[in-house]
Order: sequence, then C-alpha cells, then structure tokens
Amino acid sequence: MAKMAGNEMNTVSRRVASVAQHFIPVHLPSNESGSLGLSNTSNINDSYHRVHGEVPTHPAVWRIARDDSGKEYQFTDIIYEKAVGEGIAKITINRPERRNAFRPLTIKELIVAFNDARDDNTIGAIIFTGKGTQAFCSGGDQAVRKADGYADYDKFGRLNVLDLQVQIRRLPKPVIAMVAGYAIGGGHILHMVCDLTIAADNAVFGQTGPKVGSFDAGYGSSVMARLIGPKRAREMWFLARFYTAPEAEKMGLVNTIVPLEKLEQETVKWCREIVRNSPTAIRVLKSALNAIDDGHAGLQQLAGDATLLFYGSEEGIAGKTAYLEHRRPDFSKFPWRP
Ligand SMILES: CC(C)(COP(=O)(O)OP(=O)(O)OC[C@H]1O[C@@H](n2cnc3c(N)ncnc32)[C@H](O)[C@@H]1OP(=O)(O)O)[C@@H](O)C(=O)NCCC(=O)NCCSC(=O)c1cc(O)c2ccccc2c1O
Repeated sequence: MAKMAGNEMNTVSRRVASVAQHFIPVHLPSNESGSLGLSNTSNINDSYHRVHGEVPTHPAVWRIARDDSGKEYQFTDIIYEKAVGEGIAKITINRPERRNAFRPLTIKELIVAFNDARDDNTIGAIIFTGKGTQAFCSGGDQAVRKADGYADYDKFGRLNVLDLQVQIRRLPKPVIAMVAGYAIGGGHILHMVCDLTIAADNAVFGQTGPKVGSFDAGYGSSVMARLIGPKRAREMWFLARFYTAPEAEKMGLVNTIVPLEKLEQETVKWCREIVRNSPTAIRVLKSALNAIDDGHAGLQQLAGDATLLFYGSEEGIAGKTAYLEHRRPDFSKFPWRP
C-alpha cells in the first residue's frame, strides 16, 4: 500500500527533479570507498559500473512519517522519518540523555514504526539509529527494570525488545544500523539483528549483562556466535569488555567505519545503492540468509516468499481461477521442469 497522496507525490516528483539537478558523481579516495574498498565505483571503469552509475551522496531530505490517515506520527521516545522522494525510512531512538536506553514504551513505538515501514511499499531500506553522537543505544533502561522485566506504562514488566528483534529479523527489507557512540547491552543486540551496520569512528560495542545481572540467551547469543564465531562470542559475553569500531570491524560486527561527520551520508548512500536493486531479489535473499539460523520460522519465511511468487504465476492463477469457476483445474500446459 503506497502511503503518499497525489499532491504529496507531485511534491516528491519535484523534489526528485531538483535533487537530480544536484547529482554529482563522487570520486572518493579508495580508503573512503566503503567496505572492502568496492562500494565506490569511481576507480572501476567496466561496463557493469557504466550501466549502473555512481550513487549520489547529497543529503537526504527527511520528513516526519505520516500514518494511514495522513497525520504525522507523534511519538514520545522515537523519531520516525522518511526521505523525500527516496525509498528510505529512518527510525531514531530519541532518549540521548539516557544514552538512548530503551524502556517498554520505546519498544512499543519502535514496533509501530517498523510495521509502518514494512507496510509502505515505497520504502526499500530502513535506517535504525540513536539520537545524537554519543550512543546508538545503551540497552534496557535499568531505572525501570523490575523483578518481572522492564515496566513503565504498565504495572507488569516485559522484555518486549525480544519482539522487536524478531520483527527486524523477519522484516522483508534491509534494516541498516547506523551507529555513533555506544552500542551496548540490549543496544548491541539490536545492531546485531540488523542486516548491516555502518559505524562511526567513535562507535563502541559491547555486552554488559554479566556485570549488571542480565543476559540475552536468545538472538543475543546465537546471532552473535554466527557473526563473530563461538570463541569471540564467549569472550564478548564472559568478559563483558568494550570494543572500538576497528576491533568490531575486524570481528565481523560492522560492515564499514566512517568518520562521524560522514556517518549519515555514507549510510544513506548504502541505502540508495540497495533501493536501486530488485525488491524481490533483496527480499528472498534476506530470508534465505536467515533461514538456517531461524529454523522452522526461517524456513517458513523463505517458503512464504516462494508462495508469494507462485501466486503471480500463470500456473498459480490457473488453479485459483478453476476453483472460483467450480471446474477441475487444467495444469497440462505447465511443464514438470527438469
Ligand atoms: C553506555 C555507557 C557506557 C555510557 O557511558 P557514559 O559515561 O558516556 O554515560 P553515563 O554512564 O554517564 O550515562 C549518561 C546517563 O544515561 C544513563 N544511562 C545510560 N545507560 C543507561 C541504561 N541502560 N539504563 C538507564 N540509564 C542509563 C546514565 O545513568 C546517566 O544518567 P545520569 O542521570 O546518571 O546522568 C554507560 O551509560 C553504561 O554502561 N550504561 C549501561 C549499559 C547497560 O548495562 N545496559 C543494560 C544491559 S541489559 C539489557 O540491555 C537488556 C535489555 C533487555 O530488554 C533484555 C531482554 C531480554 C534479555 C536480556 C535483556 C538485556 O540484557
């Protein structure tokens, strides 16, 4: 369901045209060219790059996202924006005075925003970040931690960040963690369940669970072991040390590191590169990359993608049409492919 009304679309088209005028091919030195030095194409003059061209690096124009009725979303703990004329959403934890620690309300709002970004078929990539330069997220807000979980707006406690982790993992679009400053505890796990992590050079990564009387024995352990290997995962959890961005990159926790002042520019550039590509290919690849680790749920999602594609095929439609016309389906013209 596209969420933009006609007028807004016109504004967007005008914005796209004006942005296009400012399009300048970038020629970064190779050490600023992104992961493995390959994402910037200026030094590769082959036909692939001649066809696909440079990725623009001008700043995105952000606008507060609107709900189905056209009203701007009003949140307390987060900011939810979409880039004008581009298929990119940005979801920001907005509690910088608490190093963007999350409480149940924060998670409740994040779930609403991620759901909206999922349902908006103009959005192809989602940036997840924290307000300010000091922290991406410092995990659960310890001030509202109770004997039965974290509690703020309800009397009972909950661990609803686990629902958010699953939501990000199953969301059929790439979610990119844009990390400045601390990604700690439950905040570190949130960046790990994202598809990509772009880190500023001031980023710091770590788990504190064994120091503060907590642990995440779910994705926080298994996804970490998959990302950095079982020995490193044990080190990270048992010692509860903090790691610099270069150390985290070496371990496989981040895709690339950029100077703090270029963090959003680089993240938006990666998103632009993604949203140029085939939505279906990206969707199926995300579920395929998670399938083994996510067990039955992973298989179910990948299988769902297959069904989704089959529904659009002539063969699939032939079955449905026959049912609706109360006749036996004739699949004889469809081959048993070798
Ligand atoms: C992140 C820090 C290393 C930053 O240090 P720095 O020196 O820069 O800043 P301050 O320490 O002075 O912090 C400024 C201000 O913010 C408050 N604050 C920061 N983090 C939190 C937090 N997580 N909870 C509450 N408050 C926080 C801090 O108290 C200061 O306020 P003042 O009023 O005192 O000025 C450092 O802040 C730090 O180490 N923070 C704590 C990190 C941490 O231990 N996080 C919790 C881990 S447990 C967790 O996240 C978790 C959550 C879940 O929901 C789970 C669910 C299921 C399983 C496991 C879960 C889980 O483990």
